Amino acid sequence: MTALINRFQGIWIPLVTPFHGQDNRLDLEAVKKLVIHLINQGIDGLIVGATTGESATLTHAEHNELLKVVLDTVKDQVPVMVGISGSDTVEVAKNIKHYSNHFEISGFLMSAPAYVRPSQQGIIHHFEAAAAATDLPIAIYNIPYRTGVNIELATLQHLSRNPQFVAVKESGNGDISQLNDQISHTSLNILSGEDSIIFVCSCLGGQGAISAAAHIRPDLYKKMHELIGEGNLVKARQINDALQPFIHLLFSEPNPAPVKAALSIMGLIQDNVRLPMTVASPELKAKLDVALAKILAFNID
Ligand SMILES: O=C(O)C1=N[C@H](C(=O)O)C[C@H](O)C1
Repeated sequence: MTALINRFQGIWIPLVTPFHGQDNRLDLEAVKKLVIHLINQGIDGLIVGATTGESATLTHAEHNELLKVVLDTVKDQVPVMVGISGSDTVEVAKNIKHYSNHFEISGFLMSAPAYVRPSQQGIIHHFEAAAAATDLPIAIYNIPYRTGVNIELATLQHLSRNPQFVAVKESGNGDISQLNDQISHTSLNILSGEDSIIFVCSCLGGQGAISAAAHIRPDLYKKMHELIGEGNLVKARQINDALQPFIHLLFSEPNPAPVKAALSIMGLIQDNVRLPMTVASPELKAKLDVALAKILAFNID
């Protein structure tokens, strides 16, 4: 477990799922191309089937197929975790067991049950049932604006007594004081899941980010995080200042449509999403086109 805690830091990418054709089939060639591109850019890890991967519209068979292709392409160069969401504890534990038994993965990124709004005690039982179904590490994903429930500090402290829980991906509505408490008062690695405050999270002592925006120039996010660790805030802020307008555009329409549009401008994937997601608007694509050229050309030495 210690090995993954050490590895579960830096800049991780919740991989978009490329689709193609009129019927939005999985585009496995684009998956390979994108994964190789991201590894060459120095990413620290990948999540398959997170929110950004449109896991809500992937079938179980597709999720398996996608994971297999990603693992075959990655060839152990970076750790790969599986995104797990779901509101039925028994079903979630079953899925965790399945992926643990059938794939050489490094662990799971698991969110609280969505829509049902359980108590904190219910959240604890949910995560404990998942942990009991595997020997692999689990990173806890707190994203109240999607799930409808916040995972409170005391709940994280309780879960952290089990060494299988190694990290938190915190997207708590940009609540800096909650983020600070998690960093200061838990033993878990805390990674930002809120792209606009990655700089802040690293400054507070967080261990990095799981970021959709970092599909584009992950090297800059990595450099920014490293510079903060070295205490070079002036240079880190120059990168943050360059990234902020682009991050703002990427979240001006529902994720992952904008980042998919940007990746398609780069020629890495087709600009396809599955309903109910819709592709980025023409107005946004025009803005992305300009901003992308700028961010691709940005250099810091
Ligand atoms: O899928 C993820 O992981 C992320 N999801 C967030 C979202 O729900 O939109 C954004 C974050 O960058 C990563």
